[in-house]
Amino acid sequence: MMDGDGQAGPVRALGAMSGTSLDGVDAAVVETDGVDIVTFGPSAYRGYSTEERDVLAQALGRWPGPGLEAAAQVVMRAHAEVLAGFDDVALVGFHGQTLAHEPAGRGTHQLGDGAALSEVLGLPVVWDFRSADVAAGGEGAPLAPFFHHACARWMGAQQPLAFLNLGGVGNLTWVDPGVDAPDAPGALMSFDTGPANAPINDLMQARRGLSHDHDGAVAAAGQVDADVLARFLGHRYFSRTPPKSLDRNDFGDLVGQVSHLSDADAAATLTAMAARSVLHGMTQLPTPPQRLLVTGGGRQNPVMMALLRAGLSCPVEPVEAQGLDGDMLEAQAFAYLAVRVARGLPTSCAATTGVAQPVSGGIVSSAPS
Ligand SMILES: Nc1ncnc2c1ncn2[C@@H]1O[C@H](COP(=O)(O)OP(=O)(O)OP(=O)(O)O)[C@@H](O)[C@H]1O
Ligand SMILES: CC(=O)N[C@H]1[C@@H]2OC[C@@H](O2)[C@@H](O)[C@@H]1O[C@H](C)C(=O)O
Repeated sequence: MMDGDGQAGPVRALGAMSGTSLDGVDAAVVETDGVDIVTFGPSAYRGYSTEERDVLAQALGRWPGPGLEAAAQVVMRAHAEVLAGFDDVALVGFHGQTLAHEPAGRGTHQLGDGAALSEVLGLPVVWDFRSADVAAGGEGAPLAPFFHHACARWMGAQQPLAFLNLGGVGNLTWVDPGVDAPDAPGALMSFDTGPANAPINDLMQARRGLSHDHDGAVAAAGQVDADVLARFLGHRYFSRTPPKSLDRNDFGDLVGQVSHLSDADAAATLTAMAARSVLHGMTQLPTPPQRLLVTGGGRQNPVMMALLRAGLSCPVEPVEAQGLDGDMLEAQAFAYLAVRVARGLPTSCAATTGVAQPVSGGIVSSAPS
């Protein structure tokens, strides 16, 4: 198809993300030509039930199978349900659920079958966004940075700024909006900072049967264990030069490392780990950004946000301060990236994933007409 979607101008693309925190599927529309954002469209969320989350949690790390059928059904059902509620879209960007991410080893795998989803929805679906980058020697993550570049330009930003995603894992993107193309030298730098919400969620699940530490209330009542934190900050990941990426559980059993602490002290310590990982990451950026824009669920955690603000001299704001939607930015990213893939435009480069040459990563599956 011409430009992958039959059109040369802007199209309405629908992106869907099932993130590492295993809370649910975010879906959102972006109108774009794959370069500029024209406008943001409607969005929806489909949470996983406790039973579904358990099925997914048991599948984490187990790729390649066997025994992934139940988890695949959860992913496909949730996506089919939420994506069926959108009209008037030209194509879908389907991230899937990361089960394993080991770029230097067994590769990267996002559970979900884009060809089957294309048949269900009757729309072209772009999927498997990360494998081509890994096959070409890149980290395969993060991939949102090319979208962050477009967001910075959509905002009209003039100075270098940074986006921080606080999902299950944290990732940081430094953007110079004055550089026209995302794959041009000096436009971007990105990498995963460290664990963010995933260990906190795991702790809350194990200790209290809760999905997360709502508003950081448990952490707020605790004290950080300085020894545990210092040991964490000695992890070799922090001395690696970016680009670099993480799987959800690459830091091992962090909940086990706080097993001797009270619920409050354990939550405070895991929250400090997330924040200190980011503060370390900020020292690895090319220049100090003018502001740090925070997206993902962690921006709703006042304890984490206070730790970031206390450690940085630039303003730290939720992306909403600049007119963006921090619950949907990743889903929007995969809508935007889907259009880029369909049009043969790169989605990663040396500065974002370490891949030698820019890569346009993703499979395009077209529904039978
Ligand atoms: N009010 C809140 N207080 C504390 N934490 C919150 C709050 N709201 C959301 N979170 C945290 O944010 C998480 C969801 O974040 P998000 O949806 O950005 O993650 P994700 O997309 O699954 O992850 P990733 O970006 O790693 O793929 C929740 O699981 C929870 O830990
Ligand atoms: C392998 C994988 O799924 N990585 C996710 C995860 O969640 C946050 C961080 O780790 C980031 O590297 C990435 O997601 C975002 C959307 C990205 O690719 O930019």
